[in-house]
Amino acid sequence: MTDHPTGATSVLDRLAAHRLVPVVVIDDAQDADALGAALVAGGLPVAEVTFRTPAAADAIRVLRARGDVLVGAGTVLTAAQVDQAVAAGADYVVSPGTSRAVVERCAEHGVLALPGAVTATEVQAALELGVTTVKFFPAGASGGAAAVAALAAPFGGVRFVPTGGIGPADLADYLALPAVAAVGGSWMVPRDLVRAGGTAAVRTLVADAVTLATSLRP
Ligand SMILES: O=C(O)C(=O)C[C@H](O)[C@H](O)COP(=O)(O)O
Repeated sequence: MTDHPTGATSVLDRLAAHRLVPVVVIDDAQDADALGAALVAGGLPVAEVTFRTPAAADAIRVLRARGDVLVGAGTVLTAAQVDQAVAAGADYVVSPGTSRAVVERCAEHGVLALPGAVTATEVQAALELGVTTVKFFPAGASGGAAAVAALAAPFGGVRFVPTGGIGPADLADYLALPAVAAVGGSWMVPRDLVRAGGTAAVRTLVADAVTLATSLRP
């Protein structure tokens, strides 16, 4: 399956082709279909649904059922949550840190794991688990794009998905780095807007982010 004009097919290639990952905190799974429609209409059929609310698994299920959104599970802290995320149809799993249990359970399921790492030690630990793309989280609080560039120097084979404390004004610095596969953020899909059914506003935020990211392509 591909959802990008580049024809990218692997989950990681699809994420890299879109260059943006909307990080979703959803309170009611009934909002998920309209959110999916807004993402697709905005030109960014990608969603990382965080396991920060009880609605996460059901929202992932709804988005997956659409068939037109690349759906990830975020804030996955345990192997049991990996099982829940995969059962709901998540295409990939994201966690704030690097957990052997989470990464290994993802491998058992055959789904992409994007564990969090912001130091050389954490990146090296992820590499030892067979991971070559990490979520650089919390990006804003950990030195931002300069820190990603510094890590990319010794870890030439690693790609990063900076997330956390990132807004539109930060995109240029991150997307200029070849080591950055994509940039994640909740600014595209604010929780209160999703909860209020503000899908038109979400569509505009998403479309603006896509326009900006596209303008920054090398
Ligand atoms: O634990 C996880 O995997 C997370 O859910 C972390 C989130 O991706 C960030 O907290 C999003 O950061 P903002 O874009 O600043 O809202």
